[in-house]
Amino acid sequence: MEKELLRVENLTTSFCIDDQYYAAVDDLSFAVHENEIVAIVGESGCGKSALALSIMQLHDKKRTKSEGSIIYKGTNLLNEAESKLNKVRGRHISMIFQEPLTALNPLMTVGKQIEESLHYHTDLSKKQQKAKTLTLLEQVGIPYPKRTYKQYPHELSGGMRQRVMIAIAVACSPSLVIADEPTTALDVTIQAQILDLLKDIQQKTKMGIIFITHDLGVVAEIADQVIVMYAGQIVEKGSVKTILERPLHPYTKSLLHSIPTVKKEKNRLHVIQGMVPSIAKMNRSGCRFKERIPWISVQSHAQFPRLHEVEPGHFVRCTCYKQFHFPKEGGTAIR
Ligand SMILES: Nc1ncnc2c1ncn2[C@@H]1O[C@H](COP(=O)(O)OP(=O)(O)OP(=O)(O)O)[C@@H](O)[C@H]1O
Repeated sequence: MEKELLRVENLTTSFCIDDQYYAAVDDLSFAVHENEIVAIVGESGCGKSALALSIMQLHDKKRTKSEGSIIYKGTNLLNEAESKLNKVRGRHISMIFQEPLTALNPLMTVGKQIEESLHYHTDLSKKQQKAKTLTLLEQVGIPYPKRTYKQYPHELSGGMRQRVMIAIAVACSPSLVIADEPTTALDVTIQAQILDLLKDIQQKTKMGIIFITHDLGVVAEIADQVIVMYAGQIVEKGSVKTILERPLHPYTKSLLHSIPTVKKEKNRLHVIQGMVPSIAKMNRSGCRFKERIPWISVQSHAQFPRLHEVEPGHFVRCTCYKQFHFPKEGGTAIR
């Protein structure tokens, strides 16, 4: 087993809405090891980004509360002062955002933005920073590093901008990278190139990656471990093979059922009814997914489902997974 990099224990992050706190991340526990890619999967609003920003401690502290622990190298990041966190962010744990155009500074050249991180976190001289920046640009597949060094983000294509974001994220050789939907805004061929690039860097550096996505195709491509989130909770977790080949939670099964395949397109696709509930309106008693599988009897959802291990390394939060079935075609869940 590789060395553990990060351990999240009973993490709950709540946001203040109209003077009341509501949990968007609800009692989450998991670990990331060296050389491991952990995918966090779920629909929009499940709490994936809230989790990522909690690990980075980037939430507005006046309106956000995080409880539990986020253990990195033996210390709980939740107890660390901002000055210490600034030394961890970018140097030890870094982040790649979905939209590089909003994450990058539009007024600063690409080269200066990479050098800024090297300047803050390393003792390299100006000359060394420039040399390292050009090497990084080359490593992330920028065809003309010297030219791109002097360009502004808006002068680059979406794929090139994402490569620059990756160069910034890996500039100081972090041990952990959190990638929040890094390929969602890109077209499929560029998506595949960016995934290859991330995997390539990860294999060379042995860094751990938390990869946030709603796309199970991407999960199959990149992940070692998969965490499926629904309404702030982990509903299933296990190895990528287990989750894709032997999913048990009705939500995981529904996500997999809604992926188009040539065979399925002849029939109609499964549509998961309704939406992820908002944190302020969520019914937190019992199973949170019950409203979206109305054909399953209410008695099956009566107990509060706890995340339990059903086989080594495979955890499920459901009391009715053994009886779960999809309605026949034309039933309530098929549109
Ligand atoms: N700063 C905030 N204040 C109040 N509520 C928030 C805040 N940030 C997120 N939320 C709420 O927390 C829940 C989880 O949001 P989050 O952005 O983490 O979901 P997500 O799974 O990352 O979705 P997406 O894929 O669309 O980014 C949502 O109900 C969202 O409205």
